[in-house]
Amino acid sequence: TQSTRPQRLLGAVQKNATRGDPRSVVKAIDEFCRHKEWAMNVGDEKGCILDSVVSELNPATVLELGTYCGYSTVRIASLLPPHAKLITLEFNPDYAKIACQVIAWAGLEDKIQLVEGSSAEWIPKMKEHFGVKMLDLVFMDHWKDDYLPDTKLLEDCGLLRKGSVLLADNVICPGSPDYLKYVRRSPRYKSQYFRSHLEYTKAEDGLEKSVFLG
Ligand SMILES: COCc1ccccc1-c1cc(O)c2[nH]cnc(=O)c2c1
Ligand SMILES: [Mg+2]
Repeated sequence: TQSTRPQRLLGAVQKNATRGDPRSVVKAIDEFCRHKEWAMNVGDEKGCILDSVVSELNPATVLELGTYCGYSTVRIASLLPPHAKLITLEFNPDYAKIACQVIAWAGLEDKIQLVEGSSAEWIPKMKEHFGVKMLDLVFMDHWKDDYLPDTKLLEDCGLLRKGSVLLADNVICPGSPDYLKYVRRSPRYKSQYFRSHLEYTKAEDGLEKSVFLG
């Protein structure tokens, strides 16, 4: 039977990356996607912007919406302080199965909690089910139409505090215009656009960083 693209991406990690070395996992995926098959990881260019936001924030609790194959999950978790936690939600079971193995190859299982299900279902359960008090960083990289409703859900569930950061991928391509309008107009956010390119291409894309003001 035919393999899927995520399965081939995992194969590239297992072939070319060193077990327990997150940076080699990131590099193996970027090489695979640049030279073999494009895949919708945040990628190396936007990944550097992600790294700088994470490093500057030094977050204790991170929520990632949209795991896919675990590229950004590994990228973020490799930068977290010792007792910090990253919870990542993935709706697609096939993606979740691959991401779990990529995370294991990187040796980051202890920092990452991978949950299979929808953000709408799991955001309201963050506190009771994961013992999360507040989120320091939310990396939004799931489905563009869910960015705005999920942001409002995070607010309504009391998961954002003064200084919490929302970092959204693909605000230009595929684009999330309603989300951009909301965070840029709302007096409750200080928003900033980091111009970049769609992963592994020359097309414009970027990350929007929005600090919740409380
Ligand atoms: C399935 O579309 C793939 C695609 C095709 C053309 C342009 C952009 C994208 C794209 C790029 C991304 O970084 C993405 N990140 C998260 N969820 C996405 O659906 C997503 C889509
Ligand atoms: Mg993306």
